[in-house]
Amino acid sequence: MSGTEKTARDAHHAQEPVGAPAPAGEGLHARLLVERGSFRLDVALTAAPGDVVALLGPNGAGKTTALRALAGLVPLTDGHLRLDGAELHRTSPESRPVGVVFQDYLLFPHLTALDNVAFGPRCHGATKAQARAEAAKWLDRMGLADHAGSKPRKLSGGQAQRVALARALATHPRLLLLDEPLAALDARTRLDVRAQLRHHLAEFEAVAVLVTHDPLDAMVLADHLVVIEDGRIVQQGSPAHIARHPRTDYIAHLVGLNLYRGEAQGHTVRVDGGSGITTGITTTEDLAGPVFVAFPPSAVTLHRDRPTCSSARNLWRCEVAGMETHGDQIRADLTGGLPLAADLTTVAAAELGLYPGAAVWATVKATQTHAYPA
Ligand SMILES: Nc1ncnc2c1ncn2[C@@H]1O[C@H](COP(=O)(O)OP(=O)(O)OP(=O)(O)O)[C@@H](O)[C@H]1O
Repeated sequence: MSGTEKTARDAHHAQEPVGAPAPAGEGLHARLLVERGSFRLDVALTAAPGDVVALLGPNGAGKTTALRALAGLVPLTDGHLRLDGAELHRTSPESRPVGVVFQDYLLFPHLTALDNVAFGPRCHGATKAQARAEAAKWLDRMGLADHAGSKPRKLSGGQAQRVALARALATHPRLLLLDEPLAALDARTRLDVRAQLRHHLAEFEAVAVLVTHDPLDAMVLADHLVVIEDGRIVQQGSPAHIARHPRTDYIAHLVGLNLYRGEAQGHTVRVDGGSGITTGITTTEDLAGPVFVAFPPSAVTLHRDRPTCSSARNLWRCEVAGMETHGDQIRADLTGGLPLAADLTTVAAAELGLYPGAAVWATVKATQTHAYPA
């Protein structure tokens, strides 16, 4: 898929939060219903060829279960799984046109990189010579031709990840599944490998589904995010749309926003400020009915004394509940008039003499808030 097509689709997704409709018969059409003890997964996924879908969610949300159900490693309790018009859930896992890259790559330690990659085509019926020729081609594409004879223990984390990806792609899958593809890498390697993986996924012509905890991986690698909490989809759409319009606390926290749900009347949104006390947030949007209001912690200004000449329309009396370093900033968690997170520099925190329990006034300009229908 070309960059232009992806950009055009991003723009489309930004306006269309329920994205990724796949043309009938093509791509992935799945409704995954899986019961595992008391846990129940129920998610519907559709993706067109060329789409990269990221399943994002907290621990235990069901992401891996969904991926394993797509791979055929966990049976569906109910639902369906169609890929390019074929019913996959009636096909054994090994004969599905599905490639899987596991979190720890699962490379065979006694085989060379070439034979690890050749293993994929071999399992799909290629002769040894055909499989090795195919493997050599893929290693070359991954920039690993010089490492064809290396055993996995001689490979760096990033190289091992590419061998695992080459092994999955060498079978020409119509569905590529990646389970936390960057989780095993250190922060520095991760940056490079993320960029390479993005490149390979952009060239991949079938459907790719990846599971990640990391919002940055999801935002960089995927065209379409599916956020799963407690076995259900709570939100889906383009990364840009979700970052700007979070609909749950988990997503708001991921993208670093304060998020409130309330009732709009013109430029005022009435929200629960905690302990059942209602407070108003002034916004620039003129809305009516149930809405979300979001603003970043950097939009909050803190004062020890009630400000008398602030132009900010929003003012709350709060108390510092906790403080922690956040990058090169201090993030203060506040309770009181409105529970919120505020970012400030270390110098500002020292000048304000902040400490847990300190009373502060928090101001937020209406122009820094963003309200949207719930
Ligand atoms: N083999 C199993 N038998 C029964 N329940 C299971 C099994 N594996 C996972 N579960 C349960 O299924 C639920 C979803 O787990 P899953 O691993 O799919 O979540 P996840 O979103 O991938 O979490 P994580 O990010 O921690 O890997 C959890 O409640 C888990 O306890």
